[in-house]
Amino acid sequence: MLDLVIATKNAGKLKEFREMLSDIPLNIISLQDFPGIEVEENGDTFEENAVLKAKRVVELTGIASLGDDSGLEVAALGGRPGVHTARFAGPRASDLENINKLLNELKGVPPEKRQARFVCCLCLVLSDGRIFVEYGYLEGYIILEPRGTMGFGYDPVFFVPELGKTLAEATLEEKNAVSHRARATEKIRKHLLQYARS
Ligand SMILES: O=c1[nH]c(=O)c2ncn([C@@H]3O[C@H](COP(=O)(O)OP(=O)(O)OP(=O)(O)O)[C@@H](O)[C@H]3O)c2[nH]1
Ligand SMILES: [Mg+2]
Repeated sequence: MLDLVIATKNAGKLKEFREMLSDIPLNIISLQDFPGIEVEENGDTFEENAVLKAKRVVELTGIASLGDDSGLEVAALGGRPGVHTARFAGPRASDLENINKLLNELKGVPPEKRQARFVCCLCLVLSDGRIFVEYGYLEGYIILEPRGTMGFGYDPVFFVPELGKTLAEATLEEKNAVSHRARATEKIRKHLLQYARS
């Protein structure tokens, strides 16, 4: 069975990928298995960052890699935090600090004006250098107070109308049925199947 390195240090993303790709015969590893690898995310777009994560990992390991760069675009904030979502409250901000900064910036914004979307850009780089890029989106609202304990990141304040709950109130299966990451993964699936058979 071939290895696939998910070019991430985010345990939440990794858990979601493992579940979504469980039917594909690939041995899924991540940067937890390569603690020396650091990737500077200095791109201006999700795509630039997803590509540089996956390319760097292939360069350093020689193994095919899937890079995920994702984030939150909030309408009332003109699309921020966008590509800076992980660092919204500072370079090493915790999920809680990021959520608090978001709720503070949205103070006084009424519920119907709190539209947001999650964006996920996935980049698959094979060891022969071939590159595939796909996007997925999830529309929702930023609620006034965190709700739920599952998931990661901003999940407790992201309400999804099609689920009727926040992403942190959704099970892994429910989140993976609709999420930005799941939708991008569906589009990249054919390339992963081909790689697994190669
Ligand atoms: O509530 C959430 N549910 C999600 O499904 C989700 N997907 C992404 N995000 C947030 O967007 C930023 C990504 O930044 P990011 O792509 O640089 O990832 P990261 O730095 O966490 O890990 P890595 O993959 O770069 O190692 C981080 O703040 C994540 O919390 C999410 N938040
Ligand atoms: Mg990151």
